[in-house]
Amino acid sequence: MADSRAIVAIDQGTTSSRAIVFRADGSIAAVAQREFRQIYPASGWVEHDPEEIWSTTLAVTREAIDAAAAAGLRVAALGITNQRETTIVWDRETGRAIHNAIVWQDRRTAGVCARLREDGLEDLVTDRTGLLLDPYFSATKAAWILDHVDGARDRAARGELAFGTVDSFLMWRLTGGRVHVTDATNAARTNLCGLVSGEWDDELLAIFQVPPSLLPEIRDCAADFGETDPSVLGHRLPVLGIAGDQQAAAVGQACFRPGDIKSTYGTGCFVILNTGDTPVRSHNRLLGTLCYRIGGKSTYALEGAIFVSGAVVQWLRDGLGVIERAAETEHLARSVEDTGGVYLVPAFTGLGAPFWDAEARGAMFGVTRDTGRAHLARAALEAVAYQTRDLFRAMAEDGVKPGTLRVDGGMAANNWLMQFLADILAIPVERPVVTETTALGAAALAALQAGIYGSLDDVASSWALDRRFEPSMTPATRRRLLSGWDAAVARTRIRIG
Ligand SMILES: Nc1ncnc2c1ncn2[C@@H]1O[C@H](COP(=O)(O)OP(=O)(O)O)[C@@H](O)[C@H]1O
Ligand SMILES: O=P(O)(O)OC[C@H](O)CO
Repeated sequence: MADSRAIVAIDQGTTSSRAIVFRADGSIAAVAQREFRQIYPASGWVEHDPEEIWSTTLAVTREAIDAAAAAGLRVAALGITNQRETTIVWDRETGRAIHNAIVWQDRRTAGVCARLREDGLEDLVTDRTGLLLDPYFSATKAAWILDHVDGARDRAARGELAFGTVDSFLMWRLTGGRVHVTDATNAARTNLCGLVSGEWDDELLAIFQVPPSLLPEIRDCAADFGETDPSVLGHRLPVLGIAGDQQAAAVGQACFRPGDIKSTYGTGCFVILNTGDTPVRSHNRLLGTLCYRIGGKSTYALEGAIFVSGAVVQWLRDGLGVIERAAETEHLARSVEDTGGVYLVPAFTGLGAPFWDAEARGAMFGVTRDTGRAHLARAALEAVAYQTRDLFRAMAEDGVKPGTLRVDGGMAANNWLMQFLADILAIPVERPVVTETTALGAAALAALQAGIYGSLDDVASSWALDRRFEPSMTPATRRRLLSGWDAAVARTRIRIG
């Protein structure tokens, strides 16, 4: 008889909240999705309304649970995966946030990071966390909220406030304010947690001025996180898996052996390389981080984070209005032979790895009277591949040369881009049948804890290839395109004004 157990994975992403029902065999039974507002209060600032994060998450989770029931499935557990680093501080009494969520892309704390760097603290932070001193991570965002909301520091001192990344906030709401937890992968993105210790670090808390009273408890990625309150979803459901979305995607892509690598193309682009049971210190400004922690055992990763990939396509759609749907970019890119010499460097909120230039802003080069929207669309897609190559170059300088790359995320559907990516990286690019790998990873962690999966090998054996893109560009063309890109990035980093 078919197994009727299902896992609902909540995927709370940067632009939308999704809930996906997975059958016990890893196949998808239903998907629910709601977009929510992006708030840009100033240049380089990005916020979300925590109530919108919650209301969209609640709506899609209820929809998914109903869809599971309609399909004759019994939801055995929930898994949660989320946009990482995004920071929320809320009132423990009311559960209401005291400020909008400060999103991972937000650069408002660049000045604080620069001062800490001048104080010579970067090495300590990197040694302890594997990360860099950059506004990307949660610590300076949390301190900013405490310093800019009236009375927040006093309330924090009285133990009235809680801090969390989005997983933690959702757990608080799902459990009716009973449970304040996070998982090891989300904690590893705060700049407050020791990468090897897996615990909040007193010295880092003092450096970033984040009071310990604010912090959630850290658990493994597959663990008993707590049960949902019946008033929230109508059922008591155990949450058995949590991981940050890029780490969950690495699990969903079955990157379980050292050297396995995936790249996820959503709003940003994140490359994660499994480095096994030892953390690797990058000499090229990549991040040392967790891949996952299961049964108390940490598996580490090297990560490259690019802030803008799908967001450049959103900008073409919503900012410039030159396309109506993201998928149009594929046809547009194919409709021209090349970009006509146009390079678009989408440093909308600075540049992430390997440059970590918080002050850089986007630029376009080589525009002529003949430049049309097809050239623009193609240049936008090309930029995504070039930025991935910048990460691969940094990895190569760290002594890592991957043989193939597994891809996923919304943009992985773009066949033209995936072929160009293979051409620019000069390695094959593999796209799996299930590109909802982020949700799949969260579901797999929950299934492991629920005993539905015996081990992560069950994920590896159900990973199936949809399409493999083989590199076919001549080395001379690749070199020419890349030297144009390198020049464009260098010019983007020159300050104007
Ligand atoms: N066919 C496509 N071609 C290019 N970009 C696409 C395509 N489909 C989706 N996108 C882009 O991918 C992003 C959505 O991916 P998704 O993985 O859902 O992102 P997130 O989890 O960050 O919200 C959007 O920025 C969208 O513009
Ligand atoms: O929401 P995504 O998929 O763009 O992922 C966001 C990342 O977790 C930020 O570090």
